[in-house]
Amino acid sequence: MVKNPTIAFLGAGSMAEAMIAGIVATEQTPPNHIIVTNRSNTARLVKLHNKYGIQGIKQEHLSFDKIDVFILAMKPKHAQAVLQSLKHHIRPNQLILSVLAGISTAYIENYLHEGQQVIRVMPNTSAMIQESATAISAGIYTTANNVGYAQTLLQCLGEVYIIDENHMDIFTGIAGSGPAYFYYLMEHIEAVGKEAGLDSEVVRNIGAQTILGAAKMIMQQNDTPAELREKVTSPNGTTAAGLAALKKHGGGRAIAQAVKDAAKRSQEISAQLRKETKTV
Ligand SMILES: NC(=O)C1=CN([C@@H]2O[C@H](COP(=O)(O)OP(=O)(O)OC[C@H]3O[C@@H](n4cnc5c(N)ncnc54)[C@H](O)[C@@H]3O)[C@@H](O)[C@H]2O)C=CC1
Ligand SMILES: O=C(O)[C@@H]1CCC=N1
Repeated sequence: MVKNPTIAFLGAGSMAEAMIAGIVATEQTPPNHIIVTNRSNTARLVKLHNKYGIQGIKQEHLSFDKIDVFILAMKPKHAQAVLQSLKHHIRPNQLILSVLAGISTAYIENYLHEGQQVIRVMPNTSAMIQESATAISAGIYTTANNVGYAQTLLQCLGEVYIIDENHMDIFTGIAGSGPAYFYYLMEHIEAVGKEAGLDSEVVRNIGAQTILGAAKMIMQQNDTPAELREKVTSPNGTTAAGLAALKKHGGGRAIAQAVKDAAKRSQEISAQLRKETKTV
């Protein structure tokens, strides 16, 4: 990878913004080396330019040959059209990072030039505050040097895990979609706290601090989640009553099913796109 590469995001939605925010905050890449583009929403590009100092450029004005790294950040359903058009503008040694859920490196390679360097990436929106859990899997043509570059770039968004691409769907179910499960949990905690008379902002902070503390305990102590849970749970105490309710109402099963169904959806997106490709 060249020194100070130029990075172009194709897609300017929530995930692109979270990654831009993380990269800019850590000064990993100068803002004038970051370009964001979308199909038509110029107001969004202006907003991102004003907020982060990066360049917002309409796709038709993008100088593709000056880009070192493309980050695909549109919805998976737009992948095929984007890849078909991208092929006319790029060279195999330009690195493609794709954050598209359910889209394999093989699918992307198939649309681009032989030898195209591709890395599949699964971040989450906590990239915005450098707390993402991000997985990467390299395609067959990608050099170790470029994997190293991607790892360094993405480390400014949080923790990076190099995983086998076969595990991308389950990783997506756990970490890509994961923040939403915790937000959902907190919405419910907040509602109950409010119902009991607590100020909603106060109860929101209490819930967040409780989750943050529990997460840090897991990261910083050697105990397993089950051991930590046992340490909170006094015989016949309040936690035992709370956990009994979770058991009775299928709390554990619900979480496990959420992860499985999100992973399954990632597989379905893959299968659907493969099918569409065969029928084209
Ligand atoms: N939101 C999340 O938490 C995560 C999202 N992802 C992946 O990131 C991708 C984007 O997701 P979001 O940002 O949530 O979606 P979004 O809907 O917020 O943003 C999609 C962006 O793509 C743009 N776009 C549409 N067609 C385009 C085209 N032909 N060329 C260039 N840009 C085009 C849209 O204008 C929009 O700016 C998806 O593929 C998703 O699977 C991955 C991990 C987490
Ligand atoms: O919901 C989605 O499909 C994307 C991928 C992971 C998180 N959000």
